[in-house]
Amino acid sequence: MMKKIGIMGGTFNPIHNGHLKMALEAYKQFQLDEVWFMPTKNPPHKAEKEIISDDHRVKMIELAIKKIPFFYLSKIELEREGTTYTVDTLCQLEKDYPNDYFYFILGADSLFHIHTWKSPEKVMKLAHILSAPRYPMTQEEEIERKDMLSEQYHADIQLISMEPIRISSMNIRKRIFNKQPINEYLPKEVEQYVKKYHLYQERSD
Ligand SMILES: Nc1ncnc2c1ncn2[C@@H]1O[C@H](COP(=O)(O)OP(=O)(O)OP(=O)(O)O)[C@@H](O)[C@H]1O
Ligand SMILES: O=C(O)c1ccc[n+]([C@@H]2O[C@H](COP(=O)([O-])O)[C@@H](O)[C@H]2O)c1
Repeated sequence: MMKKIGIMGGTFNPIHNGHLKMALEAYKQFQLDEVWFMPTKNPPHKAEKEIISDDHRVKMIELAIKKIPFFYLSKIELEREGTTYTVDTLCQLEKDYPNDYFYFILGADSLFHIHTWKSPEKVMKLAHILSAPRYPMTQEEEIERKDMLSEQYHADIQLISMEPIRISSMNIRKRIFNKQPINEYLPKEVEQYVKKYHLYQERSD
């Protein structure tokens, strides 16, 4: 049977409530069957030193999604060598799951950078794009961007309807370094994991 699969790609350094909420809204609003949380190994645009180990990022994702039956972890990008490009992932998925449809879930900030990704036209051909609002982009800017990309790349881009959530992994890392509370930004189990392993205690960005 054909499935509609959401791909929630990210560095997840660490995973937070913003990621979970946008994935949940995408699932509900676009009648997805599953959402796969897919941590990147070597994203092309982020300095490696800022990113904690794959193992820690994976464990935090597992803790965050374990109670939601339609959320899954996909390690396919972690298992691939070299720089992680979305187009390579989507080509692999097309081969491995020829009957399924893929919906790449991203934040509006990524929508403003997607033209710089490797083979953006192919990325937008192989997957539908679901974009969540993100501060400081306004809704008007997001719509304008969606229309521009849709025309330029013949892409299928749809907007996830939700209030923007002002959470970023970087802000959480900063708060941990400054010994400020983080409980409202990520699931309790993830917070406990961060504390147990003393993650993000050293400033790296
Ligand atoms: N609060 C949010 N609202 C909307 N989209 C978000 C939010 N947080 C993350 N995203 C999106 O989720 C995807 C994965 O993000 P990522 O794991 O890099 O988190 P991040 O919070 O942006 O991290 P960092 O602060 O380290 O750059 C990206 O497409 C990003 O745009
Ligand atoms: O393929 C690319 O060139 C590319 C460039 C930047 C980001 N991406 C993907 O976009 C997703 C969000 O990335 P990030 O860095 O915001 O966590 C994640 O799945 C990345 O692999 C992909």
